[in-house]
Amino acid sequence: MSLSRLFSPLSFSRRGLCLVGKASQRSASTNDADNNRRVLITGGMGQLGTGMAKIMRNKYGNDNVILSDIKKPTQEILSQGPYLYADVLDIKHLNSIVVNYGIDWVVHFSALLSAVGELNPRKALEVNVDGFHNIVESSSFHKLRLFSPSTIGAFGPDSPKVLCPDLTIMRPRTVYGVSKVHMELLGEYYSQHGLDFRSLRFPGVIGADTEPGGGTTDYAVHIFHSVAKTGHYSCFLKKDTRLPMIYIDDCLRAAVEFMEFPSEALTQRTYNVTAMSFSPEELVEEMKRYYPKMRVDYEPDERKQSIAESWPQVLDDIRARSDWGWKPDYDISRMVKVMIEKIDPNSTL
Ligand SMILES: NC(=O)C1=CN([C@@H]2O[C@H](COP(=O)(O)OP(=O)(O)OC[C@H]3O[C@@H](n4cnc5c(N)ncnc54)[C@H](O)[C@@H]3O)[C@@H](O)[C@H]2O)C=CC1
Ligand SMILES: CC(=O)[C@H](N)C(=O)O
Repeated sequence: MSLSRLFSPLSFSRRGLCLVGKASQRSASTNDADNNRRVLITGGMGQLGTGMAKIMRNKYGNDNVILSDIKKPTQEILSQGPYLYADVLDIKHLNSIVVNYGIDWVVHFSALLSAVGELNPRKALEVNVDGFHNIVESSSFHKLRLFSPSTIGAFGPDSPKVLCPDLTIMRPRTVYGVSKVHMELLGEYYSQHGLDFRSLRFPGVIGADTEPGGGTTDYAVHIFHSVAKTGHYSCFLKKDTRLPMIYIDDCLRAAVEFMEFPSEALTQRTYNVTAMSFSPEELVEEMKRYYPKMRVDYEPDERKQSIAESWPQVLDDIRARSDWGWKPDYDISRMVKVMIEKIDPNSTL
């Protein structure tokens, strides 16, 4: 065990294997080194961070997963495990966390998403590009495994709309997309020089628990909350705007399974993953099984609509499926059912 572990500010806890679903079957094959793993999650107060911390703490032990952000956590989050203030723009502080806490893996979630990034491109470049430079440099220097998600937003209007493959024309039109292509390429560059860098291009993530952070796909979360409260939703995309989507449990499971997969068995460093594709009107059709009287107006926001129209409608994730066994559990009807059960448990079919 390294000195940094022995003198770490956290007491080291060995976990029992608390295993869930398919990911757990894989983790049964994890070795002792895996059991000693310590993970830092950046941007942990966002849509994906707290869910990821929950899954990883179940697998690797509470104290071995450190959630961080620049935001003040709720009491509930503080009570769940270690939490640190960490600004990804401060490389010295990042390095001190890695050393003092004996970090082996970084899950880098800090980012400004597509819609909010267009409102403040300078800030988006700072967090998404400068922040990633710090993360990749620190991860490389300390020989960590780095997972940093990419997005369908890395594609652009010249990419194939249907069955968009891993390797194709990118040329995104948003600062978010540009920063993510930069992230993918720089991570792959560092991986040629020894860094264990991994990235998944996620579609829009749909989850009930946390407010999404300002993306173009956020309508597919907002609609559930709004209809449960008022029976009505005003959608910022046109009704036929089809986009790839994934339920949050599938998204986080994909990330953990991919991170745990042996490095030498991966044939590439960045993979598409997807679970379903639908338009707002197709989502409404599915939701009407639960809310037959729900009403939806379409008031497209020009900026968000043009972002959505620049993205692929359907991703091809065949390589993730064949290389490391990716398979989603949730299609649109299962996703809608579970979202409504969580957000509006009193609704009836
Ligand atoms: N949620 C989605 O639909 C998708 C997300 N992704 C990617 O997954 C990752 C996580 O996304 P979300 O959780 O949805 O994002 P989010 O916007 O909900 O959360 C991002 C977090 O980053 C934090 N942050 C901002 N500036 C920071 C800084 N200087 N230092 C440290 N933290 C900072 C924010 O406080 C926020 O809590 C991002 O890289 C995003 O691009 C990719 C595709 C889809
Ligand atoms: C697909 C994403 O990356 C995100 N949800 C966004 O809409 O910006």
